[in-house]
Amino acid sequence: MGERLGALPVRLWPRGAGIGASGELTIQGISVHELADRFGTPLFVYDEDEVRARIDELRSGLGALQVTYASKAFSAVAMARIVADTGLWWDAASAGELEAARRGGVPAERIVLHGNNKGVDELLLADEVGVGRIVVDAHEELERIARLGLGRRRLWLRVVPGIEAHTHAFVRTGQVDSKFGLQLDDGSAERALTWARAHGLTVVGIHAHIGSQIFDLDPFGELAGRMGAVREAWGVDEVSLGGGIGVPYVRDERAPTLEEWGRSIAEATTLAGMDPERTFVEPGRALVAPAAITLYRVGVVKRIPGVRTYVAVDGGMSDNPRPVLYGSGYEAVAAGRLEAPHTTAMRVVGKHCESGDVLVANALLPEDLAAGELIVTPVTGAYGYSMGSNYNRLPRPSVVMVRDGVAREIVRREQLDDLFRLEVGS
Ligand SMILES: Cc1ncc(COP(=O)(O)O)c(C=O)c1O
Ligand SMILES: N[C@@H](CCCC[NH3+])C(=O)O
Repeated sequence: MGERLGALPVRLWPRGAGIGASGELTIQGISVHELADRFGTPLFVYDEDEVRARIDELRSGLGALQVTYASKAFSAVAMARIVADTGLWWDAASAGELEAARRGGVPAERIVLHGNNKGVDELLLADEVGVGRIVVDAHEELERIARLGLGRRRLWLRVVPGIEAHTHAFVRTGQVDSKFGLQLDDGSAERALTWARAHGLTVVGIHAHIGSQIFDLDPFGELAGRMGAVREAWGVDEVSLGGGIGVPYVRDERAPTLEEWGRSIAEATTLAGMDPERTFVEPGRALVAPAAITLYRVGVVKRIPGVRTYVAVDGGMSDNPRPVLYGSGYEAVAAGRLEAPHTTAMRVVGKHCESGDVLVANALLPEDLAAGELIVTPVTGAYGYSMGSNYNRLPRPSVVMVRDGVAREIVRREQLDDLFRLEVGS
């Protein structure tokens, strides 16, 4: 309670974060100066122990329920290895995410194929790999699955539960007006079930996902109740309640712990009569977001007297598009001097040719912040690297994972040549 590391509450940092001899941020004892010198900037640094601890925390709340990691949050092969090692399932929403699981050694029977418009190639790959479940999102997909002769695959039908979670409109998915899933309210989900059964397809469960970055536990309780009723009416055994648990990104935000979320889901699903071993949750963000930080090098500090100070770093919307897409908040601090007073409001921006290329709209930083310093944004482990781009032909950053006090590069920094490897005749 009230614990801080430098200017920020401890809950925004991975558990391996500390303060080094010269007042700089360390991750499992490794100085950010060393990390930046070795791997360059911008740099994603994951504390692997934090990822593993979060998996344990969630499981201690959930008991026997199954956990599927929503790999869209961060789908590196090294992450798939952690999933394989800890016995989680892997949610893949494309052939690429499926391939990451395969390369990371996730057993095929623990892969769940998602997507609201799966291509024939993706379905065929899923079949060849032997994925454990395919989540059907639309009637056309059922037809495609039947036509391709994949009737023996275990299917879940994704239904729209008609629950509005209070989160950003772009990441809300459980309401009636959604591109995802089969509507329950107008009978199309039930018609899909009847069609599937009539065509010899194997529907073993139902799935719903109400949205992302949800802080309130109540919608999940409501969802469990609704899904319990559908499960019974349809006579299926398996239920997935999707993901969506939120995490704090900025100093004033608070979210339930993973254990609390797990416990409340375990209670609600028991109450709804579900078999815990056949009940799934599917979090992405909550397992990885707080496990990583991004290190940037400051290149320009532009002070406009009486107006604002802009701090330009060597990355931007290409490594973290969330502020631009959703207006998401982040914190930024001077990574080389965590204990200096952080009291001057500055706008941290990227190096893209867009005025909207903002990383932190109002960061509190040391007044004398200067070019050449490192700054760090915590809580960048989810939907950062995975939603990154090459806009302005910026190379994607390197990603480092730290375990047992050792940092290893898990994704190399893109080089200029990588940016041209697809261009014919270049
Ligand atoms: C089907 C599905 N499952 C799981 C998730 C994971 O969501 P989150 O990262 O919010 O836990 C998402 C993304 O919102 C999703 O679309
Ligand atoms: N990508 C979003 C969440 C959507 C998750 C995928 N359904 C985010 O960064 O918050």
